[in-house]
Amino acid sequence: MSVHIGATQGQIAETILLPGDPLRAQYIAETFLEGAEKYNDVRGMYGFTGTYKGKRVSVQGTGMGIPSMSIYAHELMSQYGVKNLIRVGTCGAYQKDVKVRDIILAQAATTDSAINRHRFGNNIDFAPVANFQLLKNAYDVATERNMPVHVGNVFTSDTFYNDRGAELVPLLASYQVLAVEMEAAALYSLAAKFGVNALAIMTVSDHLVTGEETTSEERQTTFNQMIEVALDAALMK
Ligand SMILES: O=P(O)(O)O[C@H]1O[C@H](CO)[C@@H](O)[C@H]1O
Ligand SMILES: O=c1cc[nH]c(=O)[nH]1
Repeated sequence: MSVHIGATQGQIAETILLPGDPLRAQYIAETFLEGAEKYNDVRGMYGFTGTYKGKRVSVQGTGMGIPSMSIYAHELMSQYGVKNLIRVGTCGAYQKDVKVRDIILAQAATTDSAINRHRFGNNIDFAPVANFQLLKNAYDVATERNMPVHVGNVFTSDTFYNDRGAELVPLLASYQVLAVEMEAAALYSLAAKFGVNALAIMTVSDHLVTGEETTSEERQTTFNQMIEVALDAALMK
């Protein structure tokens, strides 16, 4: 057991999906995994292990934002030997050609978080990037199935409600940032630290330019394409 995860050694698979919402973890386990068993309910942050196409896979809720996600990712990497971590989340689109329900593969993650300044000091801007093989696999799976997919930079924000949004959204959009979410930069940085593989895949739940939205029920249950991409990409390795 680790501080925040109640699993024993061997209960968590080397490949794991990481949704922010623990109810999405339960939905993924019930919908996509065979023989899924719950290994964690500490703080209601559910984790399950089962099989997908005959291979062991886990799914763990991480909560929202860098501090919560980093606790789970750190413990999974440092204490449970997890090697392939795929965030399956939601994001808000910044570009007009990115539509609600499209899939975003985060090639890199810009952030306003100070986590890497705390690590490296103020003179180094560490560039958090996706694992190339996972990124390529996910892109290949999505395009072979004619899914609407975009690859590029995302903005990992420390705030959901940002007082400077009216200024920041057009600025970041003008630098080709595709969308905003709240965890990818930290997941990529931790994966680099521990020498493991990470990818963040997000479905667009709302649009910061057009104002289009999905409902919270849709956010929980209608992201099946993204989950299929994540599982098939992880197991191609
Ligand atoms: O849907 P999840 O994975 O939680 O991701 C996004 O949704 C939350 C904000 O509503 C943040 O965690 C953000 O990154
Ligand atoms: O972090 C997020 C996630 C979805 N939509 C947003 O606007 N921000």
